Amino acid sequence: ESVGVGEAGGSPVLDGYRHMYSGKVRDLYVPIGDDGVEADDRLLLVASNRLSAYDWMMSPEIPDKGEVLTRLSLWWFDQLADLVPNHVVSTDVPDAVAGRAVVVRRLEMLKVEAIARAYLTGGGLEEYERGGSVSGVVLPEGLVDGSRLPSPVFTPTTKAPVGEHDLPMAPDEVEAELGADVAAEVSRLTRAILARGNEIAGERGILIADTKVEFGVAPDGSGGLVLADEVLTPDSSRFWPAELWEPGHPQPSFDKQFVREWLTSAESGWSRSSGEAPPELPAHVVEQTRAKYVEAYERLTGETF
Ligand SMILES: CCOC(=O)Cn1cc(-c2ncnc(N)c2C#N)cn1
Repeated sequence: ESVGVGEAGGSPVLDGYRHMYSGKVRDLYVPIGDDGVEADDRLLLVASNRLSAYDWMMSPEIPDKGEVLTRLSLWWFDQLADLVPNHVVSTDVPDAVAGRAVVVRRLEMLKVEAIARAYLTGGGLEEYERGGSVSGVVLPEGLVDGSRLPSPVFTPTTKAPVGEHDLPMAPDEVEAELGADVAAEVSRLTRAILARGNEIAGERGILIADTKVEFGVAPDGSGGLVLADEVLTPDSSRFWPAELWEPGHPQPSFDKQFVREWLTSAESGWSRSSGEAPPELPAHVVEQTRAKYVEAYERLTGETF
């Protein structure tokens, strides 16, 4: 199988697949049949070992990160199968991406980032501090960074073009984009997915503060919403260690705290405000970070990585 990796850490060249799209940490490919014809009903979703923090791509990569998060996402799709169908077709993937790639059903993706928040932080907290509500939902007074919300709140955003920031969508904008019924169903499902995620994760010492999921529909319009992309991973969600939860200040990240603390320490010689790319992560930070991804997987699934 002729396989090479493009520029170091880039997207691998996969024999029998055409590279279609690169996200920060994942890539999409189109399968090409033996007759040279591209499949129109399937895609290959590949998770890299790249880590993004502070809006920068870290170097070096985190060994096994792609495989750990792919297996975690597959496990969540299974846990959620009673709630919503998903796009997973098979894990019969090229050797070069074994364990970190999934063949998925090709869908028409909704143009809404379906985000739900169970705890208030980041952009949601900033919006709340400005006006006491988030995405049109009035919240109790006196909430602070890390406060648990009475129940998960749907806080959708646009899918901004590469390099631009996703923008909050008001309920009427979501309805204009999706129609009232689909908008209501996307909101219901996104909140139910996060609630289920926290029921399971909470028993294993992990709080999922918020999550982004993506839905699609079958191209022929048959059937309803299908859960796509990845689900309830530390890349699509904020994972917090439950035992350190303390509202009133930024919570430590379950998986990115070692990277953040090293990058903001004097030892790194980097300052976020410099606008310069951060330095290479030292080996101990890479290994500690890998261990946190493995720990999250093993705690949640009960399986050994
Ligand atoms: C680089 C990874 O891709 C994305 O980040 C977002 N994205 C998903 C699709 C998609 N398109 C059709 N069918 C699907 N099943 C999917 C999925 N998942 C396109 N971009």
